[in-house]
Amino acid sequence: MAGEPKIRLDHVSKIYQGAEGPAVAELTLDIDPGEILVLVGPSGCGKSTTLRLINRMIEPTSGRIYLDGDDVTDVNPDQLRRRIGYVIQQIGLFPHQTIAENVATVPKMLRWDRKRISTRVDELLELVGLDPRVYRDRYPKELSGGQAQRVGVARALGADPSIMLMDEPFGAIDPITRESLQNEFLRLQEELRKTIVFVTHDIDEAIKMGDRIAILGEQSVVHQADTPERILAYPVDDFVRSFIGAGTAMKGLAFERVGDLDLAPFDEGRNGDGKPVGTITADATLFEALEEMLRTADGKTVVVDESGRPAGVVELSHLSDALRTAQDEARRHYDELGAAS
Ligand SMILES: Nc1ncnc2c1ncn2[C@@H]1O[C@H](COP(=O)(O)OP(=O)(O)OP(=O)(O)O)[C@@H](O)[C@H]1O
Repeated sequence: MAGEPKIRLDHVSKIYQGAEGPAVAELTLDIDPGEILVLVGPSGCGKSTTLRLINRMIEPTSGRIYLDGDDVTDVNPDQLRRRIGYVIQQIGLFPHQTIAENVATVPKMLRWDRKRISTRVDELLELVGLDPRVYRDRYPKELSGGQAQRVGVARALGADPSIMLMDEPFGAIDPITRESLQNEFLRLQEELRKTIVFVTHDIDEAIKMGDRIAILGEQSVVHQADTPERILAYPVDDFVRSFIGAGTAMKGLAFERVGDLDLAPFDEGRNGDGKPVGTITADATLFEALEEMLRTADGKTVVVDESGRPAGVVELSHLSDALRTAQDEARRHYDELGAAS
């Protein structure tokens, strides 16, 4: 991608005291402004260490770290952390402080005046979907897990940092709340356009949240860093293939929209048995189209416009063609990369 990366890790290594080998070995990775880069990999591969190297909660043993092109490897870590929001799994809210006090942590450190802090706290609580009048004066123990996690996000956004580091932020939340927090967060990100480094060990979460995903092996070795579409279409090695697991073709269909297809003409909305076939709209994904075909046991589904009028038909062959096109594109991309290196 053109332009300067927001974050650059340049041959960064970390060897913990007394450890036999490095937890992170010679990691080089660029993170672009405004993207969500997900670090995903097996337990113990060095994801959290990598994240904490970025805001220097952990000091690198060697290598350089750049933010906006500036070498920050030796900058005072306190100053650095005010520019970088940090959200962790168990939130780490201060139990004896109210929600408002928790959210005000960084603005207080920056010595903002009282009025400005109070306005900012209300704004942040609104932003994460919590009514300040209800939640401001509560204590963390008076919140559900999902609400506490929202407060964690609000606190990390305190002084409007341009970078957010998120370490399994939705990891300890039940699956339903987790899904709605993921969706809310993606909506928020549309507005905020922060540069986000997001750690998870869950490949499905990575596919959903990431503009790009870096699949890490032992010692944070990058096996593949690319868009979810490309990783699904073209895993570069056996490690990536086994990590992303079964169902890659199906998962890949979630990235294509029915509206982008050259639809077959609509003749009649019935299958061979005379039963009506299912319908979807043009903004549906190919995954949803497939689901509809399976649900109604048809090899096709009718696309309808807003007034319910048929606009064309999606057939199974559209799905396999779309997958093949994605695979061809990814293969060409990696061939070109290989030729260039
Ligand atoms: N403070 C520490 N001191 C010594 N070794 C550590 C320390 N923190 C982590 N490690 C080791 O470094 C390696 C990487 O740990 P890290 O927590 O970064 O992995 P991870 O990929 O985030 O794991 P998980 O998904 O299980 O949280 C592990 O072998 C771990 O035991």
